[in-house]
Amino acid sequence: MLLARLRSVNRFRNLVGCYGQYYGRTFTSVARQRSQVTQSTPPPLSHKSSKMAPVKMEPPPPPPVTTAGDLVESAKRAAGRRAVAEHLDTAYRHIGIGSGSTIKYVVEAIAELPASQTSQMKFVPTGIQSRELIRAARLPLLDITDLFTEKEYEDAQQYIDVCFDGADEVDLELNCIKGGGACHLQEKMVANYSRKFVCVADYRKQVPRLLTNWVGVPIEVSPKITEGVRRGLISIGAQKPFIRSGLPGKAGPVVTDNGNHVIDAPFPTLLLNSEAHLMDPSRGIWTPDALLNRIKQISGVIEVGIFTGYDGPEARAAGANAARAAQKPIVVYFGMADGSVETKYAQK
Ligand SMILES: O=C[C@H](O)[C@H](O)[C@H](O)COP(=O)(O)O
Repeated sequence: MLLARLRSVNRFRNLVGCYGQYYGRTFTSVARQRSQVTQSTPPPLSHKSSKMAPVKMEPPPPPPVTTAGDLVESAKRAAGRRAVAEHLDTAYRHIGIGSGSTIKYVVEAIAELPASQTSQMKFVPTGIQSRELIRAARLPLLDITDLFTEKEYEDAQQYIDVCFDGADEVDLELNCIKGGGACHLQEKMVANYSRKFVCVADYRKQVPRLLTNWVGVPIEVSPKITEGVRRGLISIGAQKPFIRSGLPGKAGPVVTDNGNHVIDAPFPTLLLNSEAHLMDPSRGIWTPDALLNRIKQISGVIEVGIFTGYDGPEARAAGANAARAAQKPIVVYFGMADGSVETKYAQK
């Protein structure tokens, strides 16, 4: 039994490695990071007399290597593990599992829990990548479409007890940019049906305002009208929005899990929602709330990677009118470069 469990964890770790390499990034500061490599000098070979008995030489130990990439991975892992330890209640039955390179550490932590606990839960993925992570960890899988058939459907109901997900940027109000991996349509659906969204990220994602470092707002669009949407975005202040390329893996545009395209729309750094009085749409100066609503009015837009407005408890308190409005995390776990984890709650 224990052996089977260990094998399953190992199989999961192999899969995680493969996604880690696949997951393409457009995060500008990543390119700025330089590797910090510390190498120890191997000891000099001693000049021994040929008459001496041969000494059995042990190979020198490998030099310790610490790269910026290692720091980021450790930060992601620390954030994922803390979030699970503090937000996965054993009484929960439905757990949302988001997408990206950080979420794999959430699944890794869940996979280490006793099967007697996790077998009582169902894990709802936000796309193909997270579905495969759940499968590889041998956790019970439930597609979001099946969530409604196993429950008596009621629009305002938050069926998912908690969803864990990553983010590309998070501002002081916990508004997020998501969709760097083109999964934001299903991620928003899962957040909408969750009682609470717990975000996991590394220190590079923590910014005062959205679009500080991230290249643009990810927008999922119908392939029939991609160019029309791109022009619509320019008319509301986007600066050179571009259709996301599938290269190097695929020639032509990225195709999402839902068969659509993605446009990345750069805007001037967004305001906070509390700074709405500074908004100037004629110059492309927007709050997250206003920009999300404006982009959604463009015909052909399917979903926008701005997560703002209510969090789960706020949507619940607002009642039926706020049904499926939950988008924002209640808390973000930021893994830091020094190995610590910072938790951030929205400034209210
Ligand atoms: O579409 C992808 C998602 O929004 C991800 O959650 C987001 O891009 C963060 O990914 P990562 O954890 O790899 O930085």
